[in-house]
Amino acid sequence: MDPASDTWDFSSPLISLWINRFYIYLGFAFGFSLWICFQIVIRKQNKNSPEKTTPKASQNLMTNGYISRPKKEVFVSGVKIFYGSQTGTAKGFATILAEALSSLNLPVAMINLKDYDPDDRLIEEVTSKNVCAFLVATYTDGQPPESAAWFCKWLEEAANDFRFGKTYLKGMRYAVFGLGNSVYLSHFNTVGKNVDKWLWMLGAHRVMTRGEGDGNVVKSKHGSVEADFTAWKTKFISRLQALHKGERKHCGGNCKKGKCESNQRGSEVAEPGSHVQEELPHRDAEDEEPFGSTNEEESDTEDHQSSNPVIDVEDLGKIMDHVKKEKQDVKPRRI
Ligand SMILES: Cc1cc2nc3c(=O)[nH]c(=O)nc-3n(C[C@H](O)[C@H](O)[C@H](O)COP(=O)(O)O)c2cc1C
Repeated sequence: MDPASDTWDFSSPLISLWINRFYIYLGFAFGFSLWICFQIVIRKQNKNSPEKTTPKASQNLMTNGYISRPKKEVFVSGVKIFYGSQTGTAKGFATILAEALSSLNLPVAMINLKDYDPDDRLIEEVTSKNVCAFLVATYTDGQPPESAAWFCKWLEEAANDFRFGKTYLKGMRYAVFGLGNSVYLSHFNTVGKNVDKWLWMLGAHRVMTRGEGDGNVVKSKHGSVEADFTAWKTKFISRLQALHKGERKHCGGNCKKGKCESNQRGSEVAEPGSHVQEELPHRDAEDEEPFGSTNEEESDTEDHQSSNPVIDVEDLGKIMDHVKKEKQDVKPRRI
């Protein structure tokens, strides 16, 4: 055997590669253009795919090729019934209300204010989508029952503390029923009034006017504190049902200062031509008046800021403009 034939000669394939280099370049160029064409086709296909052409709203309806129902929006996630009671009447009313609400298929919690620390917990209600009902009695000199003393003290301090501000409880929804007796004249239902006022001052949204239970059968609007409560409860339940359905409330076109937003928002729910007010984010008629005390009548629409002693700088500017304009109108004109 020739030993020379056993050894590899690397030079000959390299030389042949060099000679055929143009064919190699051509092969690469062909492969590259094939790859580009392939990419273009893929991109075109993606553009035409149903995912891109289907509107987002319809896409949300489709899951794995099946049409699914749109996610149901939750307007009310539950009801919390807070009570402040000494001799048990408010607690009894809380139980009655909880039982009456069982038909609404909503989680209902009864909370003794004695066991509740507003410092830790009240802020939860800003985002909870709960509706909070407060049933609170008034005692000697307009004081709360012992069980609600800390809650009321905290709430009063927070409402008057600028660090909390007037939006601290923005998003929380509430209604108050106060228990009292009108024989106590100036202290009649003070605690109910105050709780309602302080929550309002902290920016919480009053879903209905405060109820006043009067143990004085001569003066009680419905004849007794029980009857007052029954009337309030009926109204509260129907209000809750409406909120639960996400219904908007008719403002009757009485919105002051042209602030009615019913024409501007939410046409998807509002019936055509109806004059309605958005329920959740802004303050409605019941919400407007800070110290309103009515049993049945709806309080008139009054702007939150107008009844608030603190005026925004922006509003101050508007007021000044208005005053200037009025002064100019009053000035005697030279003839
Ligand atoms: C000693 C005493 C003092 C009261 N002081 C007031 C008062 O100042 N203002 C008021 O509106 N009601 C007052 N009431 C009436 C209670 O608020 C009323 O009876 C209420 O229904 C009691 O609720 P409760 O059983 O849940 O504690 C007083 C009642 C008692 C027994």
